[in-house]
Amino acid sequence: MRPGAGEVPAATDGPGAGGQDGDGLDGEGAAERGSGPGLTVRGLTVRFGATVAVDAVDLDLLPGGILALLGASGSGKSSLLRGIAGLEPLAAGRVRWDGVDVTAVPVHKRGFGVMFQDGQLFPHRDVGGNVAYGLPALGGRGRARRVAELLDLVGLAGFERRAITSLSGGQAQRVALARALAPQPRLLLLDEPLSALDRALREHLVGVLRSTLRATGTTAIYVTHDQDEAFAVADRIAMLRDGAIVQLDSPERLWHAPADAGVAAFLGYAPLLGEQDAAALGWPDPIPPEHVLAVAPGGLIARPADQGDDSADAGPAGAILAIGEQIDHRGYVTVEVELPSRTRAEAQASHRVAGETAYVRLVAGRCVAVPRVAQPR
Ligand SMILES: Nc1ncnc2c1ncn2[C@@H]1O[C@H](COP(=O)(O)OP(=O)(O)OP(=O)(O)O)[C@@H](O)[C@H]1O
Repeated sequence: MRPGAGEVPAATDGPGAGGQDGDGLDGEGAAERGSGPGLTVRGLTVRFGATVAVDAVDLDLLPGGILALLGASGSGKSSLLRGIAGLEPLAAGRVRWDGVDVTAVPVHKRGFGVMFQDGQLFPHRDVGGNVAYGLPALGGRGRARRVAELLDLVGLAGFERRAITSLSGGQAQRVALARALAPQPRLLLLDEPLSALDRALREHLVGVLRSTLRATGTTAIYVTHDQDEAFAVADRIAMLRDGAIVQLDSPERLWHAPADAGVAAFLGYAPLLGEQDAAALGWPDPIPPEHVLAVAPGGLIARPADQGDDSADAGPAGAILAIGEQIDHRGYVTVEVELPSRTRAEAQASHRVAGETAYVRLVAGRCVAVPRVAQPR
């Protein structure tokens, strides 16, 4: 990450927050208190009829920062991105860049680039023609050199003369990325750019995206519902729920300190144990009121009941629990267990467990107490 890249906490209240109130939307307002360098969003609200898709969101992103918007389907990620881009009318709120209000500036004059799931390449132009489309007026040679540089950056050196129709889905998205980067947008907005691709390709291209954005120092907002993508690409992640940001943190902090049970569950923590189950599994600390114990993958483990307690060197004592279905995975088995509260959970085992019960215990370093529900910030 470049020095200084990242996001800063939103000011508690920004000028113009909470209303599009006709206060001189000429797009060239002077820098105002609470709006620093880079992107400042205050009170951004998007409505579709009675649906509030984005609910008064505040957001700051410093130049060079890469922010992922992560959340379940319908949480408002795309609407927030489109609102920032100017592609969706705002019911309220302000968008500023370097302190200058761009709320009323047309999309194509904001200096922002947008990349969508389907790339939206021009089929009648070749690869080079697509990438060159967004380049500012450069001489023929300069233009060709820049196209070559960009194609090299996304791993498609020499593809200039290829027809768009001859590209694979992954190649097409790489061309779309090169085209989006060509005009050097001051902010690149990416809306699920990899979601139409298969898993293996996504995993590869996430690396291409990450290195390309960092190598070019591009300031970016990346919408995804895929946790791995968000963690791999971004240096800050905003978790959205019901149109509001429930947590905005570094990937590491988001993982180690989810704001609440909903965030933890979305990130893959399971089960979320109440006091009774945690205590029955030997969890040594009290669970604070209105909290649950969120268990990360690999944090609940099962072994044959007759092999007994191995907790002396491994953490909390466990319990003998009834087991159900067992499913094989690469390198481990998930074993369905019945918790003392009668709810079911999945424990991990190194091998299939014989019999009707297993010895099940928690792994101390893989459990975290989180509030049941956090208030949106
Ligand atoms: N054009 C539209 N007309 C009406 N309602 C819409 C429109 N676009 C989005 N919505 C609604 O706004 C809310 C937020 O949708 P949005 O697409 O922003 O969520 P998302 O988090 O990006 O979801 P997904 O991951 O499924 O794309 C949802 O309730 C959705 O149904």
